[in-house]
Amino acid sequence: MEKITKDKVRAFLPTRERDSYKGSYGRVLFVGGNENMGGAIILAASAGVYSGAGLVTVATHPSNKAALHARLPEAMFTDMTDTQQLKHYVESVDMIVLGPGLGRDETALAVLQTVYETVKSYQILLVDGDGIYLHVNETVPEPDATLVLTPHLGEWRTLTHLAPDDQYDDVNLGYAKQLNAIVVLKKARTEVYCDDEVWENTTGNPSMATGGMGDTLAGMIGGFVPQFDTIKEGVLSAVYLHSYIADDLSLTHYVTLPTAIIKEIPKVMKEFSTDKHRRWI
Ligand SMILES: NC(=O)C1=CN([C@@H]2O[C@H](COP(=O)(O)OP(=O)(O)OC[C@H]3O[C@@H](n4cnc5c(N)ncnc54)[C@H](OP(=O)(O)O)[C@@H]3O)[C@@H](O)[C@H]2O)[C@@H](O)CC1
Ligand SMILES: Nc1ncnc2c1ncn2[C@@H]1O[C@H](COP(=O)(O)OP(=O)(O)O)[C@@H](O)[C@H]1O
Ligand SMILES: [Mg+2]
Repeated sequence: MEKITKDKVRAFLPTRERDSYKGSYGRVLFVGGNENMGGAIILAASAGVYSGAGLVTVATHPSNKAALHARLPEAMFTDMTDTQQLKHYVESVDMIVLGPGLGRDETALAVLQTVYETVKSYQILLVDGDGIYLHVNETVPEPDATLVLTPHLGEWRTLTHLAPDDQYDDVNLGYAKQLNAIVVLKKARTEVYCDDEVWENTTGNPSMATGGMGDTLAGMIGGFVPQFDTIKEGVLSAVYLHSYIADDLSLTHYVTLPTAIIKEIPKVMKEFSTDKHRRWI
C-alpha cells in the first residue's frame, strides 16, 4: 500500500498557464439535493468551485435554487426533474458528481437513470451518497464513463456485502475491479483503490466526523480531476488536501465544519503549488 504524502501531492498539483481560460479547468455538473438535503449538493458544488473548477452547474430540486444562488453565485442552476435539461447539461460537461443529498425515491432514481444513460466514455462520473444506494439497490444501466465511487464504510458494505473484518486491501481491490471503478473508501485513514494500486491517506482526524464532510470531498474530487494530469492524481490530491486542511483547522477548532474546509481550499492549493512565489503582474 502506497502512502499519499505531501511531496507527492505537491508534484501532482498542476500550474496554471498564462493564456488559459475557464474552459481549461473543467466544466463540472453536480447532481443531487432533494427538497430536504439541498445543503449536501450546495456543499459539494461549493467545494468544486473553490477547488478551481472552471465552470460549475448544479442540477438540483427547484426548491434549492434561491439558496444555491445566495450561497454560491459562481454556480449555475438547472432543475434536475426536467429530464431534457438534465440530459443537455450531462452532455456538455467533462465531469459529473452525482448523489449527495439526492434521496432514494422515484424522482432520485429517474435522475440517476438519466445521467447513467446519457454519459459518454470520455466523461468522468463520480457517484456518492444516495447515488451509491441507488446504484446497488435498483436496476440501473451500466454507465459508459470512467466511474469513481466514494463510499464510507457503511456504503462499502452495501456495495460489497463485506463484513468489516473481511475488508482486506486485496479483497477491496478485487471488488473495485468488479465494480469497474476507482474506489475512495472513506474512513479515518481513507484508502483509494485505482487500477492495481492501493493508496492510503496520511491526513485526517476525528474533528471531521460531521455531516456534509463526505459531500465536500466529493466536490473537491469533482473540482480537481478535470484540472490534473490524470484522474488518479486528482483523486489522491483531493483526498489528501481535504483532510490536510482539517488537520490544520483542528489545531484550533474542536470540530471542523465542511464550510470551513471549503474556504481554505484556494489558499492551500497555492501553498502546495510549485510556482507559489510567482506574481502575474
Ligand atoms: N446537509 C445535508 O443535506 C446532508 C445530507 N447528507 C446526505 O444524506 C444521504 C445519506 O448519507 P448518510 O451517510 O448520512 O446515510 P446512509 O447512507 O444511510 O449511511 C449511514 C449508514 O451507514 C452506516 N455506517 C457504517 N460505517 C459508517 C461510517 N464510517 N460512516 C458513516 N456511516 C457508516 C451507518 O451505521 P450507524 O451509524 O447506524 O451505526 C448507517 O447505517 C447522502 O445522500 C448524503 O449526501 C449527509 O451528507 C449529511 C448532510
Ligand atoms: N474520525 C475520522 N478521522 C478522519 N476522517 C474522518 C473521520 N470521520 C469522518 N471522516 C471523514 O469525513 C468524511 C465523511 O464522509 P461521509 O460519511 O460520506 O459524510 P457525509 O455523507 O455526511 O457528507 C470522509 O471523508 C471521512 O474520511
Ligand atoms: Mg456521504
